Amino acid sequence: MPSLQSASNVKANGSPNGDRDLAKYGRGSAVWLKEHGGEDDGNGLIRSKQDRPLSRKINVSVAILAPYRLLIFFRIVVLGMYLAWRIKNRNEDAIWLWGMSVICEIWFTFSWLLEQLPKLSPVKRTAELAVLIDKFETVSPQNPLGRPDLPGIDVFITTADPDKEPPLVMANTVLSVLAADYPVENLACYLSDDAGSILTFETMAEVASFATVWVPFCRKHNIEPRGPESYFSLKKDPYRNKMRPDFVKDRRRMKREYDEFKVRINALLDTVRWRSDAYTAREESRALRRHRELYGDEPIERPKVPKAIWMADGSHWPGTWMNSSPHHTYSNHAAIVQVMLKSPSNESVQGKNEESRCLDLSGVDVRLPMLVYVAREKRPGYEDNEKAGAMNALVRASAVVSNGPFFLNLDYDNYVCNSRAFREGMCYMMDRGGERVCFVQFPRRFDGGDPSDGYAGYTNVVFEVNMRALDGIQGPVYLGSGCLFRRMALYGFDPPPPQERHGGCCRCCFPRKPKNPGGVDSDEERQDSRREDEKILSTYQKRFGNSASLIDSIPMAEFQRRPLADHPTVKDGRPWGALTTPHDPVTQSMVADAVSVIACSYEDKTQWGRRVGWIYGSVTEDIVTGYRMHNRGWRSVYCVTNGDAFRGTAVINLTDRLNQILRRATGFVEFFFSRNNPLFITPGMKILQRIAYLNLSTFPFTSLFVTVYCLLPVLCLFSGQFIVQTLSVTFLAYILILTVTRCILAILEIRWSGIQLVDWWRNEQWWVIGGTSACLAALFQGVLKVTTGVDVSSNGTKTSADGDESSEPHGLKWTWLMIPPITIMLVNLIAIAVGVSRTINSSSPEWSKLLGGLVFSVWVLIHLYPLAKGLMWSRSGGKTPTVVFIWSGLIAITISLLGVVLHTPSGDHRIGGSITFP
Ligand SMILES: O=c1ccn([C@@H]2O[C@H](COP(=O)(O)OP(=O)(O)O[C@H]3O[C@H](CO)[C@@H](O)[C@H](O)[C@H]3O)[C@@H](O)[C@H]2O)c(=O)[nH]1
Ligand SMILES: [Mn+2]
Repeated sequence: MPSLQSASNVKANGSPNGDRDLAKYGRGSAVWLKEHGGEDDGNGLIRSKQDRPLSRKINVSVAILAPYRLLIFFRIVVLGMYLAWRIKNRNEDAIWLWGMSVICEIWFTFSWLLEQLPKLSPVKRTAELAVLIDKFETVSPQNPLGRPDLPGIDVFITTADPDKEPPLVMANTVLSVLAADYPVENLACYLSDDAGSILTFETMAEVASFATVWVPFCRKHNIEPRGPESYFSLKKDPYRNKMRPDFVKDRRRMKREYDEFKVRINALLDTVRWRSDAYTAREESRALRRHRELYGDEPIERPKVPKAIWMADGSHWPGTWMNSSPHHTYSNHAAIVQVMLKSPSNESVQGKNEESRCLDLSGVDVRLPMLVYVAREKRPGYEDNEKAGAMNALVRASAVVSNGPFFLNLDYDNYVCNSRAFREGMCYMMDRGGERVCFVQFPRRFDGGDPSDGYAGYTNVVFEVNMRALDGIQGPVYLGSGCLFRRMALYGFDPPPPQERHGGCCRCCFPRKPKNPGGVDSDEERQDSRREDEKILSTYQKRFGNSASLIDSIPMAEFQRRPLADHPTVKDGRPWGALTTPHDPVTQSMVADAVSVIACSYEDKTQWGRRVGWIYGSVTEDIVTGYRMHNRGWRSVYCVTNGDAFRGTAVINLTDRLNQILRRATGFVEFFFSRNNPLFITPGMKILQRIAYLNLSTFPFTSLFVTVYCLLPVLCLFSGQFIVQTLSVTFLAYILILTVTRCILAILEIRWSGIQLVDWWRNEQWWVIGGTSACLAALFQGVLKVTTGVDVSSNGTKTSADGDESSEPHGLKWTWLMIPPITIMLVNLIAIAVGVSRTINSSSPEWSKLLGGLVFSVWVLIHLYPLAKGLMWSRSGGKTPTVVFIWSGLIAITISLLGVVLHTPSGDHRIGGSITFP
């Protein structure tokens, strides 16, 4: 009997609950256990509906993991022995060469350790969507109406500039969020427009109107993905699995609606200009009339009406104007909050067969989630803190409007590709033990990109290998977009203590016990509690600022984020149905509160950006923000959905790729030199997690050693020396073992992660290319910024979505970043030529050293191959190709000459047998 078998297995395995009464669990089943990868909650039996876990952890099979770990330890030992041997056996003929190479190798060993150790226990996870729906949205005795009892999610989208970030792309992102498959009444979408641009505002108004057909269409026909642009450009057959007879008609209709929508968006600039001109003309004629009334036809100068941007309701646009005017520029404009779609009712609203719209929506829920446009105030003299500042403004504005206990952030070009993604993320948050999860990061996937070669290999390794590895420790790092947060964690609160579930999150912050309904408080108690309340209020004001509604919203979010009290072990749970009550409608005073918390002076003398919210002061605010939460002891989860959750636009050419690495690496250097350096002792973080962060922050430093190491073969070939004195058997054996173990490790990694060999190899190559170009520049930039305060860092990463002509697959702008790797390539080529001709002319002992140098040089060149290919394949879009080449060539020749002059053995002036020096 399977049930008994499974039960006895569990007992034999020494489960803590092995001795429980079997009968009370209903039917046990071995099949269920097997299907579910052996992951259980400690008693290993089929659980009642409420007991089923919302997610499963799938450990990597022991057959892969055991040899993987063993090999890592073996390689560590061999590396130790190798380094000891290297230090002991100096190359007396060329001490400098030996010294440089040994120092580099010691650093590489160190950085390899930092990279490898966090990969010791990778995991994979899957979410149980069916269980989530069963538990929170299905009719049951506790939930008689079957209303969704899921906590609210606020989705934050940021956009900075409609010229660089096309409104149409942003519109698609917003539409995909509005159409996402999550209870509408618990979903809200906020768009932050840093430019305060009327174009973005009007686009949002168009979106709100188009969504009334697009979203029901998606629901009716189960459309996937739910961004119209990506849906209509799908390559696969749109009619697959579609059986409703009216689908063809509806789809055709929607396609037309969408095309018209696009045209309206494209025409917005003209519409706004035309409208503004009309209003301005009207104002002018009014002024003229007034002028006439006052002065008649006297020749007094007529009043000038400044050109303004007008909204459709006949008032001045408070944001940025196209013609520059004081108080209406990018960095100097008012705060704007506009609710574009108000929060929907709790009851489902069925659509009708509307003849006018030609779309039969009967039986389809036509409600839309709340949609809010937010432009934070910007004034000269106040730091805007870029994206981090925009995010914090959104956090506060949303707190006083919808106050979702969870929120998800997306870049303007990252749309929802899998409509169930929000629910999947929620599975991890609502799961048993999920109360210690601060965020759920989804992998960042991309449309487009360069299919032939792709710098994709590089990111695949990060998303498939590194992130999964971190998930087995304390959780993945936060990567800027596609991440579901717990509001309380972002507010800087500590996680609830592990295991013990009572007390709950932030006990220190919410110490008030629930009022005892029967008992009467004594005067003393009442006074005590009042004093305590005042104390809390004042700490809150120092931390979060002075808004009373913001502070009031915090306990609400704390309550709503709680797990359901469906099990005796859940001590701080919320009762069933607590989240099914209707929301308060959005009122004028709420909007006024929202405007006040996005004022530019709101953050003065508060902890925003330092302890609370997104952390300021880094070009890559994401890493630091995630780090701060891990440091407090929170854990995070990596959520890979079946079908990409979100997709962005890829970086498609070499220049953009290098600039992207530059930006990331600059952030890492800043991270290293900040007070958030992972070396500092903090008890909340696990040791391997700390090593992983240390690996990130020291990663740019590796570039110095990589660059030096890539020049070593050149020195070898010119001097006729090698990094070791002779190519002894011991040396060769070490190299062989180290290389072979490295390759086997890679193969095992490929096995447990599912990446391709080519991805791994690209990653290796980019380690060298990035190391000799962008990382090196980042290191200098970072050190410069830290030591002198001079900031030369670049702007955001360009992608194919950004409205820039040069972003095409083979488009290439020459940057100074390319000089070092091109130089390295050229000198190595020269060195190989020199080396080969020397080999032909040399006596036997020198011969083996030259051979060593040649192999070394070839090793460098094959790593730089994608760069060479990228250069050859590109159509140059820039002005200075020759300058970069001439510079690289000049440096290469100088290095070569220096090598020749300094290291030609005295007495033998022959180089390569042909050139001779006097
Ligand atoms: O002042 C600003 C600057 C940027 N953004 C928005 O921030 C997002 C990312 O900015 P972008 O300039 O496109 O930078 P990227 O280099 O593409 O961004 C990468 O790097 C950032 C910093 O590490 C991460 O936050 C991003 O998620 C990640 O995609 C975009 O939606 C922007 O609209 C603002 O809202 N305000
Ligand atoms: Mn971007």
